[in-house]
Amino acid sequence: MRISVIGCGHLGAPHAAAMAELGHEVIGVELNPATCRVLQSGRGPFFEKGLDDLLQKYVPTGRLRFTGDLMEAAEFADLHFIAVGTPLREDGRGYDMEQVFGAVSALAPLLTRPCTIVGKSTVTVGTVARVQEIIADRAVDGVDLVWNPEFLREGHAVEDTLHPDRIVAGVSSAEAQKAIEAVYAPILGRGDVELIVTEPATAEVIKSAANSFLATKISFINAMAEVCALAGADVKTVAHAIGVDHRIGHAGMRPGIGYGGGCLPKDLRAFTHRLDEIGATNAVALLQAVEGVNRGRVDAAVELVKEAVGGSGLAGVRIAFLGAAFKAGTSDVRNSPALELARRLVQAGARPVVHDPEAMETARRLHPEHTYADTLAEALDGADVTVLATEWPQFGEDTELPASAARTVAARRLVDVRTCVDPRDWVTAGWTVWQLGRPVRSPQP
Ligand SMILES: NC(=O)C1=CN([C@@H]2O[C@H](COP(=O)(O)OP(=O)(O)OC[C@H]3O[C@@H](n4cnc5c(N)ncnc54)[C@H](O)[C@@H]3O)[C@@H](O)[C@H]2O)C=CC1
Ligand SMILES: O=C(O)[C@H]1O[C@H](OP(=O)(O)OP(=O)(O)OC[C@H]2O[C@@H](n3ccc(=O)[nH]c3=O)[C@H](O)[C@@H]2O)[C@H](O)[C@@H](O)[C@@H]1O
Repeated sequence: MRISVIGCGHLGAPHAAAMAELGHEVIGVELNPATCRVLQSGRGPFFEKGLDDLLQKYVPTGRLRFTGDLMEAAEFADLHFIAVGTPLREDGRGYDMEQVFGAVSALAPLLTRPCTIVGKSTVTVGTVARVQEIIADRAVDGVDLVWNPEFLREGHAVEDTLHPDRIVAGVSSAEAQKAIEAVYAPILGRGDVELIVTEPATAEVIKSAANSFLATKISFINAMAEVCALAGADVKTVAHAIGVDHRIGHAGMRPGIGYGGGCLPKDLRAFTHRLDEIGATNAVALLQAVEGVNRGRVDAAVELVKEAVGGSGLAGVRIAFLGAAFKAGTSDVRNSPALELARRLVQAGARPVVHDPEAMETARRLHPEHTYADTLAEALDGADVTVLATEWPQFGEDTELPASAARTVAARRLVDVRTCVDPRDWVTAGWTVWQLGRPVRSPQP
């Protein structure tokens, strides 16, 4: 099929590349000229596993191309994915829908033949009806609308798009359903992915409910980390033991400094606001509690760093601060709990020096207020305490790191606020390890 992907950010760029991999001819439309130029050169505008490989495979052949010109896409494609951003409004009261309504309003009058518009952006309940009105007002007859929310995780964007757990399509006509079946035919043909066809309102709620559940699971285990810290118990063992029950599971149960990123925080906030508007009081109370637990995690992390440093407080304390990305596998620092922790430590008088394997450029650009080190060695050099703030395998799984880092730090104190290292590796190299919700581990005297 000939398709367009309008908006080529963290969702749209991998989606466009994955659609080319499925065999479609794809045109990506991106308003930001710098992002568009990078994509045209066959590179990803951010770090995302597998994205550069697909861009290098398909951009030179012309199967995948990028433009800033919406008209080119309108003329070329029979199906248009809308993958533009839905940031939180400045006052926090729901999404700023300007990009979605703007993209559809601009596209609709350019369409000269029947085609399908497929919304992928995460939107609030009631949006599809408004998009439908824009299409009815501005487009020729025969333009169908489908809402097809996306469930990919950053860091796994390509893999999740090509191998989704399910495909959800909110449709209002048989033609729209046919179009969605055609575009995803190579995936659906494998027979192991369920296509869930529903009316648009249900598709909208499915997406918000999925992110709300994921956030709830993280806040639940983080609340248990608080319990464990007070009870002298070990949250990692608790998470493992309860997760063995298949009704609970182990995925999405890693305790830490809470969820961040470009999606869960804003989606929870926007959904809660909308639920409040429509009077879903129990759901509002539940999601407010989830957010409340999440907010408290950075406070808990600051206290743990203070505990590690001992009585004299954080003033002047040199911190090797490992991690800037909101999670491992991405260069994205939007709502990064790691950088929020760094900010709070600076506020308390400490001197964190931040290093991240992939997010240095984005972090420096968006948060120039921090001190950065280009290399891990530079960050560790002379540190009074080491804080592991993003769960990169380079930090958490490198079994050589405890011994090599031990040689350059001023004191062997590790505060792992992502609960991702095996403390035994570090204790053997002479470190004392603090983790949220776990007993402190020190070398035997
Ligand atoms: N980032 C993720 O992992 C996922 C994001 N989503 C949802 O997807 C949507 C997009 O999110 P991200 O990609 O993270 O945002 P983003 O901000 O990274 O990307 C949005 C892109 O759209 C471009 N854009 C805006 N208006 C445009 C227009 N009229 N024409 C062409 N380009 C335009 C912007 O320049 C930007 O590059 C949001 O609703 C988000 O909640 C859903 C699932 C996963
Ligand atoms: O709607 C979206 O945009 C996407 O939001 C999340 O994906 P993503 O933001 O990429 O990140 P996650 O892997 O869910 O992690 C979110 C945050 O929670 C944290 N987290 C995650 C898992 C966990 O067990 N513990 C934990 O603290 C991560 O470090 C990160 O800060 C969802 O997982 C995707 O399904 C969804 O499509």
